[in-house]
Amino acid sequence: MKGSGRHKLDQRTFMEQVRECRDKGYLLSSKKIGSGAFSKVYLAYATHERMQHNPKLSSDLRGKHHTMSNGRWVGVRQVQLYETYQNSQRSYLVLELAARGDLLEHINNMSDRRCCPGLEEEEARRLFWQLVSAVAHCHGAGIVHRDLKCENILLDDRGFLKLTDFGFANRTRLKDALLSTFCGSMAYTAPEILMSKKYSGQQADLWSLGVILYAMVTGKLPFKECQPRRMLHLMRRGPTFRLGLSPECQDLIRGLLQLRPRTRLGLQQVAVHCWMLPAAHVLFHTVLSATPEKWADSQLPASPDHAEPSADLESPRPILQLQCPQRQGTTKGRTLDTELKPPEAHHKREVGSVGSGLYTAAASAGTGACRQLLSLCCASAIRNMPGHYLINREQVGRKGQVR
Ligand SMILES: Nc1ncnc2c1ncn2[C@@H]1O[C@H](COP(=O)(O)OP(=O)(O)OP(=O)(O)O)[C@@H](O)[C@H]1O
Repeated sequence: MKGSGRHKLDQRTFMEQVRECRDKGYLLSSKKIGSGAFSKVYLAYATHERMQHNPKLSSDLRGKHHTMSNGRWVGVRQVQLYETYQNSQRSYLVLELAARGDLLEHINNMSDRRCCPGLEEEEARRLFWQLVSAVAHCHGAGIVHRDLKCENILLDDRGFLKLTDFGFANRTRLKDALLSTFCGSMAYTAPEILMSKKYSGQQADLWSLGVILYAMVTGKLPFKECQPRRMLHLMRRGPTFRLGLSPECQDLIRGLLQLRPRTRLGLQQVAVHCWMLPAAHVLFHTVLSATPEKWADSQLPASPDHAEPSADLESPRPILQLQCPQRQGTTKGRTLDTELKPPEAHHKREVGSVGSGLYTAAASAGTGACRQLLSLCCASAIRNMPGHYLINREQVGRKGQVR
């Protein structure tokens, strides 16, 4: 289809979506927050009528604060799913807004700000600690994620981490049950899965944690190849580190990126690893001595770039509207995604106006049901601006470079 034809179609599709959302009580904005292989993600607002029908949504939007219950951080775990609806064309998921976007984007932003790839170790530690506790929570409940990657880790308005996209998650009754489905994104995939062996979902998640930590502190992916065989070759050689990275951090990453699943560090060992201990210390003291708000304010850097839109209590409250066109086939067995996705012209965080032409990436049509309740669609934050580090969805740093 030619450019102008596609443009008109996209506009029409978007207007349909606006109507469909309005009928359900949500005002869809043109602000596209992200997109993935199977979805487009937009900012949306809940009307008063909608909030009256959904007390949970209403109370969350009114008091968007993290609270503690029984000494555990609420909100560290996963993005709240409020509602799903669908028609013959497409499916929608209404999710809590993670106002600071995904971890990939955060690493990019911080790399820009610091003029140095990756996060400072201290910040990486704090985030990684949250991630480890989120994954521990899932594993403790018998759930393995199987698609842990920077794009599936979101940050809320206070910098708290949220785990999303449980599309490949699996519930295993037996701790040591072995799985065989290929899942996830190649750059984060454990070697045993690439070798098509039966694998433990928990141990595969641990490998992905190692990749994510490496990405956090170096701004790159440890292994990047399009072909599984070459990828395995790199994995056997092991990760290489930038100068200046602390030996403790290197040790932790190596402990997670062990080829043999059984020799990988377990979550308990990660939690008491010497690189992690300062985070545990901070958490322990803040749990004992501070309110969550106080802790959040004092520990987390303000991020003016991602300030949540303000709205008084009587106005419609911003939430996230997720559109999830049908996945082809089942939610399992996603095909290997080794190709680099072409970067979008810009990572669109601007607000366009209806008909302005910003809707070219509106949700594509599809039929069928959305994914299971916790399988939140996830997409990447791809930026390609001169002078910015480009960390692509499948690779952090291309061909060993940061941009
Ligand atoms: N609740 C949210 N709050 C803020 N941003 C979000 C939220 N959910 C998703 N996003 C953004 O949209 C992107 C795409 O969402 P998502 O990963 O669910 O799509 P997907 O189609 O499942 O992606 P994938 O290609 O991994 O299958 C995320 O990487 C993130 O940048």
